[in-house]
Amino acid sequence: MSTPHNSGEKGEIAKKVLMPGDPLRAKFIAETYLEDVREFNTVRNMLGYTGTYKGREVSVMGSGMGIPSIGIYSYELFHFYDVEEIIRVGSAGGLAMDLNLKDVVIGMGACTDSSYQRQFNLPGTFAPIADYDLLERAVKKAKDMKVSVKVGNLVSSDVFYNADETVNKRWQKMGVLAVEMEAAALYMNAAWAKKKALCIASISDHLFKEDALTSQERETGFTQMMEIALDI
Ligand SMILES: O=P(O)(O)O[C@H]1O[C@H](CO)[C@@H](O)[C@H]1O
Ligand SMILES: O=c1cc[nH]c(=O)[nH]1
Repeated sequence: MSTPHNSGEKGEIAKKVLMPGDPLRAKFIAETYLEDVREFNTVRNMLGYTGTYKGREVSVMGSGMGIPSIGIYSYELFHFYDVEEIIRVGSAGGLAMDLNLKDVVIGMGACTDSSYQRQFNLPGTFAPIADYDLLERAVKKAKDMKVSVKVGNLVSSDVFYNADETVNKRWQKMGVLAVEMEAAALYMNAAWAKKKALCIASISDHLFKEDALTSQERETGFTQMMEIALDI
Protein backbone atom coordinates (compact mmCIF):
# COMPACT_ATOMS: atom_id res chain seq x y z
CA MET A 1 0.00 0.00 0.00
CA SER A 2 1.47 3.34 -1.03
CA THR A 3 0.33 6.83 -0.03
CA PRO A 4 0.09 10.06 -2.07
CA HIS A 5 3.58 10.92 -0.81
CA ASN A 6 5.34 7.59 -0.42
CA SER A 7 5.45 4.83 -3.05
CA GLY A 8 6.97 2.33 -0.61
CA GLU A 9 4.98 -0.82 0.03
CA LYS A 10 4.26 -1.97 3.57
CA GLY A 11 7.13 -4.28 4.50
CA GLU A 12 9.67 -2.29 2.47
CA ILE A 13 10.30 0.14 5.35
CA ALA A 14 12.09 -0.91 8.53
CA LYS A 15 10.70 -0.47 12.05
CA LYS A 16 13.48 2.07 12.67
CA VAL A 17 13.75 5.11 10.40
CA LEU A 18 16.36 7.88 10.39
CA MET A 19 14.88 11.12 9.09
CA PRO A 20 17.00 14.05 7.95
CA GLY A 21 15.22 17.08 6.53
CA ASP A 22 17.37 16.99 3.41
CA PRO A 23 16.63 14.01 1.13
CA LEU A 24 20.20 14.16 -0.18
CA ARG A 25 21.41 13.66 3.41
CA ALA A 26 19.21 10.55 3.41
CA LYS A 27 20.93 9.37 0.22
CA PHE A 28 24.34 10.07 1.75
CA ILE A 29 23.49 8.04 4.87
CA ALA A 30 22.21 5.13 2.78
CA GLU A 31 25.26 5.14 0.49
CA THR A 32 27.78 5.61 3.30
CA TYR A 33 26.50 3.33 6.03
CA LEU A 34 23.91 0.81 4.77
CA GLU A 35 24.38 -2.54 3.05
CA ASP A 36 21.94 -4.22 0.63
CA VAL A 37 20.27 -0.86 0.01
CA ARG A 38 16.89 -0.67 -1.78
CA GLU A 39 15.30 2.65 -2.72
CA PHE A 40 11.61 2.64 -1.72
CA ASN A 41 10.58 6.21 -2.46
CA THR A 42 11.31 8.91 -5.01
CA VAL A 43 7.90 10.66 -4.95
CA ARG A 44 8.57 14.43 -4.82
CA ASN A 45 12.26 13.49 -4.61
CA MET A 46 11.73 12.70 -0.91
CA LEU A 47 14.22 9.89 -1.18
CA GLY A 48 13.77 6.84 1.04
CA TYR A 49 16.02 3.79 1.39
CA THR A 50 16.08 0.56 3.38
CA GLY A 51 19.19 -1.47 4.06
CA THR A 52 21.05 -3.07 6.91
CA TYR A 53 23.42 -1.52 9.42
CA LYS A 54 25.55 -3.97 11.42
CA GLY A 55 23.05 -6.67 10.43
CA ARG A 56 19.94 -4.79 11.57
CA GLU A 57 17.35 -3.49 9.10
CA VAL A 58 17.03 0.28 9.07
CA SER A 59 15.45 2.84 6.75
CA VAL A 60 16.37 6.43 6.06
CA MET A 61 14.08 8.96 4.43
CA GLY A 62 13.98 12.74 4.02
CA SER A 63 11.30 14.68 5.88
CA GLY A 64 11.49 17.93 3.94
CA MET A 65 11.62 21.26 5.74
CA GLY A 66 9.15 22.36 8.35
CA ILE A 67 6.38 20.98 10.50
CA PRO A 68 3.74 20.40 7.80
CA SER A 69 6.21 18.31 5.80
CA ILE A 70 7.54 16.11 8.63
CA GLY A 71 3.97 16.00 9.95
CA ILE A 72 2.85 14.18 6.79
CA TYR A 73 5.81 11.83 6.37
CA SER A 74 6.13 10.79 10.01
CA TYR A 75 2.35 10.30 10.34
CA GLU A 76 2.39 7.97 7.34
CA LEU A 77 5.40 6.05 8.61
CA PHE A 78 3.89 5.53 12.07
CA HIS A 79 0.30 4.78 11.00
CA PHE A 80 0.54 3.16 7.55
CA TYR A 81 3.96 1.46 7.58
CA ASP A 82 4.10 0.19 11.18
CA VAL A 83 7.29 2.13 11.88
CA GLU A 84 8.10 2.02 15.61
CA GLU A 85 10.80 4.66 15.97
CA ILE A 86 11.89 7.71 14.03
CA ILE A 87 15.14 9.48 14.77
CA ARG A 88 15.44 12.89 13.16
CA VAL A 89 19.03 13.64 12.17
CA GLY A 90 18.82 17.34 11.46
CA SER A 91 20.78 20.52 11.28
CA ALA A 92 20.08 23.35 13.72
CA GLY A 93 21.10 26.91 14.41
CA GLY A 94 22.89 27.37 17.72
CA LEU A 95 21.35 29.60 20.41
CA ALA A 96 23.42 28.60 23.47
CA MET A 97 26.68 30.54 23.40
CA ASP A 98 28.83 27.51 24.18
CA LEU A 99 27.71 25.73 21.01
CA ASN A 100 29.99 25.70 17.97
CA LEU A 101 29.71 24.44 14.40
CA LYS A 102 29.22 20.66 14.09
CA ASP A 103 28.46 20.25 17.83
CA VAL A 104 25.75 17.67 18.48
CA VAL A 105 22.60 18.51 20.44
CA ILE A 106 19.84 16.15 21.48
CA GLY A 107 16.32 17.44 21.90
CA MET A 108 14.95 16.25 25.24
CA GLY A 109 12.07 18.60 24.50
CA ALA A 110 11.00 20.74 21.58
CA CYS A 111 9.23 24.08 22.04
CA THR A 112 7.41 25.47 19.05
CA ASP A 113 5.71 28.56 17.63
CA SER A 114 3.61 26.30 15.40
CA SER A 115 -0.13 25.76 15.70
CA TYR A 116 0.29 22.03 14.95
CA GLN A 117 -0.85 20.99 18.41
CA ARG A 118 -4.24 22.66 17.99
CA GLN A 119 -5.50 19.55 16.20
CA PHE A 120 -5.39 17.65 19.52
CA ASN A 121 -7.81 20.14 21.09
CA LEU A 122 -6.15 20.01 24.50
CA PRO A 123 -7.22 22.31 27.33
CA GLY A 124 -3.64 23.62 27.72
CA THR A 125 -0.18 23.41 26.19
CA PHE A 126 1.32 20.06 25.23
CA ALA A 127 5.04 19.67 25.96
CA PRO A 128 6.59 17.65 23.11
CA ILE A 129 9.31 15.37 24.49
CA ALA A 130 11.68 12.71 23.20
CA ASP A 131 11.29 9.05 23.97
CA TYR A 132 13.36 8.54 27.12
CA ASP A 133 14.77 5.17 26.12
CA LEU A 134 16.09 6.51 22.79
CA LEU A 135 17.40 9.62 24.54
CA GLU A 136 19.27 7.63 27.18
CA ARG A 137 20.78 5.28 24.60
CA ALA A 138 21.86 8.20 22.39
CA VAL A 139 23.60 9.91 25.32
CA LYS A 140 25.36 6.68 26.28
CA LYS A 141 26.43 6.03 22.68
CA ALA A 142 27.83 9.55 22.39
CA LYS A 143 29.82 9.03 25.60
CA ASP A 144 31.19 5.72 24.28
CA MET A 145 32.22 7.53 21.06
CA LYS A 146 33.76 10.35 23.15
CA VAL A 147 31.49 12.82 21.36
CA SER A 148 30.37 15.60 23.65
CA VAL A 149 26.65 16.28 23.28
CA LYS A 150 24.33 18.83 24.83
CA VAL A 151 20.90 17.60 25.87
CA GLY A 152 18.01 20.00 26.40
CA ASN A 153 15.32 22.00 24.73
CA LEU A 154 15.11 22.77 21.02
CA VAL A 155 12.69 25.17 19.39
CA SER A 156 10.98 24.00 16.21
CA SER A 157 10.02 27.17 14.41
CA ASP A 158 7.71 27.68 11.44
CA VAL A 159 9.81 30.67 10.46
CA PHE A 160 13.37 30.60 9.14
CA TYR A 161 13.60 34.30 8.18
CA ASN A 162 11.80 35.90 11.11
CA ALA A 163 10.55 39.51 10.84
CA ASP A 164 10.88 39.70 14.63
CA GLU A 165 14.63 39.88 15.10
CA THR A 166 14.37 39.59 18.90
CA VAL A 167 12.66 36.23 18.98
CA ASN A 168 15.77 34.05 19.09
CA LYS A 169 17.21 36.05 21.98
CA ARG A 170 14.06 35.29 23.97
CA TRP A 171 14.25 31.53 23.29
CA GLN A 172 17.92 31.70 24.26
CA LYS A 173 17.01 33.39 27.56
CA MET A 174 14.75 30.41 28.34
CA GLY A 175 17.74 28.10 27.97
CA VAL A 176 16.75 26.69 24.58
CA LEU A 177 19.86 25.24 22.94
CA ALA A 178 19.14 25.50 19.23
CA VAL A 179 16.51 26.25 16.60
CA GLU A 180 15.32 23.88 13.89
CA MET A 181 11.98 23.28 12.19
CA GLU A 182 10.62 19.75 12.74
CA ALA A 183 11.26 18.08 16.11
CA ALA A 184 8.10 19.29 17.88
CA ALA A 185 5.76 17.84 15.25
CA LEU A 186 7.70 14.59 15.20
CA TYR A 187 7.38 14.30 18.99
CA MET A 188 3.66 15.12 18.85
CA ASN A 189 3.03 12.57 16.10
CA ALA A 190 4.93 9.95 18.07
CA ALA A 191 2.87 10.69 21.19
CA TRP A 192 -0.38 10.45 19.22
CA ALA A 193 0.70 7.19 17.56
CA LYS A 194 2.18 5.78 20.82
CA LYS A 195 5.53 5.33 19.08
CA LYS A 196 9.09 6.52 19.77
CA ALA A 197 10.92 9.58 18.46
CA LEU A 198 14.14 11.46 19.04
CA CYS A 199 15.77 14.47 17.41
CA ILE A 200 19.54 14.62 17.19
CA ALA A 201 20.85 17.74 15.50
CA SER A 202 24.21 19.10 14.42
CA ILE A 203 24.95 22.80 14.59
CA SER A 204 25.15 24.24 11.06
CA ASP A 205 25.24 27.92 12.02
CA HIS A 206 24.87 30.09 15.10
CA LEU A 207 22.25 32.80 15.53
CA PHE A 208 24.66 34.93 17.58
CA LYS A 209 27.99 34.11 15.91
CA GLU A 210 29.26 34.63 12.36
CA ASP A 211 30.12 31.03 11.40
CA ALA A 212 28.01 28.85 9.11
CA LEU A 213 28.53 25.63 7.18
CA THR A 214 27.98 25.28 3.43
CA SER A 215 25.05 23.33 1.98
CA GLN A 216 27.50 20.55 0.99
CA GLU A 217 28.74 20.32 4.61
CA ARG A 218 25.10 20.19 5.83
CA GLU A 219 24.47 17.29 3.44
CA THR A 220 27.46 15.11 4.26
CA GLY A 221 29.34 16.60 7.23
CA PHE A 222 27.36 15.42 10.22
CA THR A 223 28.71 11.91 10.55
CA GLN A 224 28.89 11.81 14.38
CA MET A 225 25.16 12.44 14.68
CA MET A 226 24.46 9.86 11.96
CA GLU A 227 26.56 7.23 13.70
CA ILE A 228 24.90 7.84 17.08
CA ALA A 229 21.46 7.50 15.46
CA LEU A 230 22.39 4.36 13.55
CA ASP A 231 23.95 2.66 16.56
CA ILE A 232 21.12 3.04 19.06
O1 LIG B 1 18.95 20.16 7.79
P1 LIG B 1 17.51 19.81 8.15
O2 LIG B 1 17.41 18.45 8.72
O3 LIG B 1 16.56 20.05 6.99
O4 LIG B 1 17.07 20.82 9.33
C1 LIG B 1 17.10 22.23 9.34
O5 LIG B 1 17.42 22.80 8.09
C2 LIG B 1 16.26 23.35 7.44
C3 LIG B 1 16.40 24.85 7.33
O6 LIG B 1 17.55 25.19 6.64
C4 LIG B 1 15.08 22.96 8.32
O7 LIG B 1 14.51 21.76 7.86
C5 LIG B 1 15.74 22.82 9.67
O8 LIG B 1 15.06 22.06 10.63
O1 LIG C 1 16.01 25.85 11.25
C1 LIG C 1 17.19 26.18 11.26
C2 LIG C 1 18.23 25.29 10.93
C3 LIG C 1 19.53 25.71 10.94
N1 LIG C 1 19.79 26.98 11.27
C4 LIG C 1 18.80 27.85 11.59
O2 LIG C 1 19.08 29.01 11.87
N2 LIG C 1 17.54 27.43 11.58
